[in-house]
Order: sequence, then structure tokens, then C-alpha cells
Amino acid sequence: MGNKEEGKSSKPDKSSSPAPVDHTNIHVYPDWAAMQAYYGPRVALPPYLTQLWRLVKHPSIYVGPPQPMMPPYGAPYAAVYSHGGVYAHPTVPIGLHPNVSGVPSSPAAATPVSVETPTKSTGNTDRGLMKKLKRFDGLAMSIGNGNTNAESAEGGTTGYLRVRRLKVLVMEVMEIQGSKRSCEGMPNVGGEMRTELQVSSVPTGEVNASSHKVLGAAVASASVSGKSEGTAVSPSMSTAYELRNPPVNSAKTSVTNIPQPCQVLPSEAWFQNERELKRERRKQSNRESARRSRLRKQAETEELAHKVESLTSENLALKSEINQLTKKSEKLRLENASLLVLAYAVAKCFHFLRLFVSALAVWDHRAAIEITKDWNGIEQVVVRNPQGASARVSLHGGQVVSWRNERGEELLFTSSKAIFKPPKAMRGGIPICFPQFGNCGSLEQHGFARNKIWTVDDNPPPLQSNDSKGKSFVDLLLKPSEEDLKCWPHSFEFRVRVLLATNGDLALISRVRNINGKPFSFSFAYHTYLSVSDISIDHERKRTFVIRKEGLPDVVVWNPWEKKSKAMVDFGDEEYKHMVCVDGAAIERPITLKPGEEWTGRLELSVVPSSFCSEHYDLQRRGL
Ligand SMILES: O=P(O)(O)OC[C@H]1O[C@H](O)[C@H](O)[C@@H](O)[C@@H]1O
Repeated sequence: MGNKEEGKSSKPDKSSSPAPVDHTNIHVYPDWAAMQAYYGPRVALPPYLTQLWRLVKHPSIYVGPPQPMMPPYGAPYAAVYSHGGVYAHPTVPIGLHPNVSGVPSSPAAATPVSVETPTKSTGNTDRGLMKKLKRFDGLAMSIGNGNTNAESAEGGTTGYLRVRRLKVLVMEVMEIQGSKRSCEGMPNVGGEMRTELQVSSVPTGEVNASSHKVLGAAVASASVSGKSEGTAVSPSMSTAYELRNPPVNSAKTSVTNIPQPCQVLPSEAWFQNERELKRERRKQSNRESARRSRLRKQAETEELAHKVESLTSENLALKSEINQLTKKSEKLRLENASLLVLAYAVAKCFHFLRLFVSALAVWDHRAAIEITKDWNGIEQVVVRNPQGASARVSLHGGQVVSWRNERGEELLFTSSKAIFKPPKAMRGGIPICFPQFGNCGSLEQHGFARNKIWTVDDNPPPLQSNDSKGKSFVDLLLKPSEEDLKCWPHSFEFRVRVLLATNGDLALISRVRNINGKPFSFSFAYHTYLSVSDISIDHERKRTFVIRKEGLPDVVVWNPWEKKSKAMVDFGDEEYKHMVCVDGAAIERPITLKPGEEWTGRLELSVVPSSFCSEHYDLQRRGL
């Protein structure tokens, strides 16, 4: 502020007594010495103040023009300087000035207005007060400069700045007062904190007594509260801001004892004390802030610690769960592998079971057998396999008259001239020569069996071997008639089973049992007519017949050839080219059966491509 402290500042009076304020310790600052707080009707307003007048436009600031002194104020009242208070002149209605040039002249202006609003707490009081202080932003202070030489624009600006500074100080003091009232000994009125903003007048005498340099001391006292309705003399004044005119003007302005508007005089000691208090307050505030910060951080740290602990527990639980799930997964994986193996085994079993069931279906020879009749009305039994191969057996002679592969190709030869009418055998197929082969005996050519009607044997005695498994077959039976016995007096049972394998192979199993009381002997042959494309060079069909036989030690190969073919009634002249008989037979040594004995002659026919040799075929059949 440019002030120079010349001595100790007077300590603010805490007393509520309206006794005159002791101004003896109030220092008068050199640059303030010429300050004139009030300019009456006979006092000219210095130019700088006029300029200040223009600068301060706030309606609440009262820097009024010369005005009458005593009439509005009446008798001087005791000025009580409230500590830290802002003192407004009683004649200045707070915040009611429509403009700074207006001077209230109403009686109310002459009457000290005091409206006290008790507050329950310092904070509330301060907030209310600060609101009012905002309205008092332009708190009126008449500041004069006794130095007429300094009545310049510069001097006016300095005074204005001082006014602003004083306002700031007043606001600071008010703030400190609000928060530190108890520390500064601010008493409560009626038990409640009371904040007052007062502008009071100080008698000239008192001012003069305090310092000869003081021309006028204007400390207006006006209590400011919620309503500006009156003036109260606060007993709690402890700090006074005083602006005093130099004594040289006191004589001429005897009215300096009249309250001047908004004149306060700060005390440097008080300022120093307030600064220290403010620093202490800031330190305390900082400490409180730091303490709150520490508490907040501590709370945050504790919260984070709780979170860490919770998350750690959750993490452990999840790890445990993962381990359990991993173990379960591994167990399930092993179980799955076992189930896969089991499923594979079951699938294989199911596959074999399906094959077995299929084989059973094939083995059901009854379902695979069909009985038909030829054009002579003689029954024929057709045996088929699942692949479509077939064998046809006529009850006439028990002769296989047809053998076809799965493609329907006929594999046996049958003459186009064949006669299918007993008692002559059909030329072709596989006639059964029994009990005589050819003309070697007393019987007809190749015996009588091929010319007799056979029957289907539904209940044949079981075979010793397993040749019938997986094959379709039919059993035929021939028993000698009375006429037969006359020619050949040997009772017998002749059974033949014709089998068709799944691969199309054809097999014939003949069993001859002696049911006579005496032994007998016979010859036997499967007089098999094989079909060939060309007997000379059979390369067209590129197939090879494979013949296997059991109990048949002899083989007869026969072709009538060109000349005999022409002599045969039931044979075409050129058909010799397309046939060849290869007989499995027992001729050289007749079979002799004792009573009850049985003989078995087995023949198996297969067809393979011509590139196959017999050795290769045999290996193939054995699955090697
Ligand atoms: O005309 P068949 O009585 O059917 O006999 C046909 C042929 O069978 C066998 O091969 C005899 O060895 C032949 O001599 C006979 O010609």
C-alpha cells in the first residue's frame, strides 16, 4: 500500500463499551496525512476525489459529494469498532444507492440502522456476511489527501487503489473474523455469533486526542445483516480501520467528529497478526487437507487391499476349479478313448453280426429254393444265392440241368436237341451215372438212376462235413422201385445234395447207403457237360473250369466230335464244338458197400478267369 509503519498499532478494543476509542497508538502515515475523509458544503472536493468519483460506478459504493454533516447524523453516537468489521456510514443505505452521486436524505439515513441476524455457526455467518460484502463491493470510503499539491489525477488514482486495497483487507478481516472469532476474542451476542458491518463516527476530539495528524476519523458503524433496517452498536468491536485527515484541516473542519462515511484505519500490527493468523489458518487448513488426503488414500489403499485379497481368493478358487476341470477333462478324455475303442469293437461286432444274420438268411435253404415244373410237368428245384447265381435241378434223374453265374451266364452245356422226357436222360447238364457207367454191365447205358424220378428229401441225415454252411442247397432222394429191384436186386438209398455257394460255386454230394442185407458194388460218375466257346481253342470266354472231387478217383473226358455228333439224335451236328464232358467218377474200381454202409462222392465245380492257374486259384480259395 505504500504505507510505512511508524510504530506499534493499537490493539483492537474488544470491549463493547461505547467509550471513545483510544487513538493514541494509531499511527498516522505520511501519505495519509493529508487525507480528508469528508468534504462538506464548505469544503471543496479535491480533483482526485472527483476523478475517483467517476471511477467508482458501483451503486453500493458511496463516495458521495459534499453533504450536510450534522443534521442527518444528529448527536454523535458512540462508535464501537468491531473487530474485523466493515463499517458503513449510517447515512449510506447499504446497497440501496441508485447511483454513486445520490445522497440519501431521508430520515432513515440519519438513523443508525442495525439489523442483527444471529447465526448458529460461524460458517453460516461468514457466508451470509460474504454475500453482503459482495453487495458492499463498493463500500463507501471517503478518502482525502491533505496534500493539496498532490491533487492530481495521479493522487486520485492512488487514493482509489488504497480504497480498493482497504476493501480487500476488510474482506480478509471479515473472513478471518468469521472463522477465528473465538481465537480473537470476538464475543457472541446473546450467545450467538454475530457478524456486524459497521460504519460509525468518531468524535473529532477523540480523533484529535489520538493523533494531532488526524483531521477526521470516520468510522461508521452500521450493523449489516440479513436486512438493512437499522443500526446497532456492536459491543464486539475489536478492530477499527481508520482514515484520518491531517490535523491541519481539523480546525477548519470542526465537523470531523461527525461520522464520516466508510472511513477505516488499518493497524499494521493487527494486519501482521491477521497475516500470521491467516498463515496459521492456511497451515491448519493444509494440515487438515493433508490429513484428509491421507485418510482418503488410506481408505483407498484399504479398499484396494480388500480387492486384492478378494481377487486373490477368487483367483485361487478359479485355479482350483481349473485344476478340477482339467482332471475331469483328462478323465473324460480317457473315458472317451475307451468308449471309442468300445464303440469300434461294437461296430465290428455289429458288422460281423450283420454278416452272420445275412449268412443265416442265405443258409435258410428253404427260402432260397424255388420249385418249378418243366414243359413236361416234371418238377425242378431252383437254388439261388444272394448274388444271383442259380442252379436248377430236375427231379428227373436228379440231374442238374442249369448252372448260371451271378451275371446269368450258363456254365453247363445242354444240347439244343435234348429231350426232356423219361425214360431217356436229357442231353446236357450233369447226369448221374449209377449203378453202372457206360455199358460196362447188364444195366442200361450209365445205369437207371438218371432216368428215374427223384423226390425232394426234406429230412436228410446230417452230413459229416460242414460243406453246406453258407450255401443254398436242396436234397433229393432216390429209392429203387420194384421194377428197379428186379433189374438190380439191391436195396439202397441214394441222396444227392446240390449246393450253390455264395461265390457261385456248384457242389454235388452223393451218398449211397446199402440198406440191403447183402453187399453190392456199383460204378458212379458225374457226367458233366461243361460249356465251352470253342473246344479247339477256347479263348473267347477266357474262363477256366476248376474241378475238385472226393471219393471219385477217376476222370472221364468225352466229346462226341463231328461224326458222332451227327449220329446222335439229341445232339446237334456242330454242338460238339461247344461242350466237353469231364466226369468225376469211380469206374475202374467199383464201390462196394456192405449192408448199412454208405459211400460219398463229392464234386465241386468252379469257374475262374483263364489267366488263373490252378495253383493260384487254390491259394485264393484258401485266402492266402
Ligand atoms: O450218350 P450217352 O449215353 O449220354 O453217353 C455219352 C457218352 O458217355 C461216356 O462218355 C461214354 O464213355 C461214351 O461212350 C458215351 O458215348
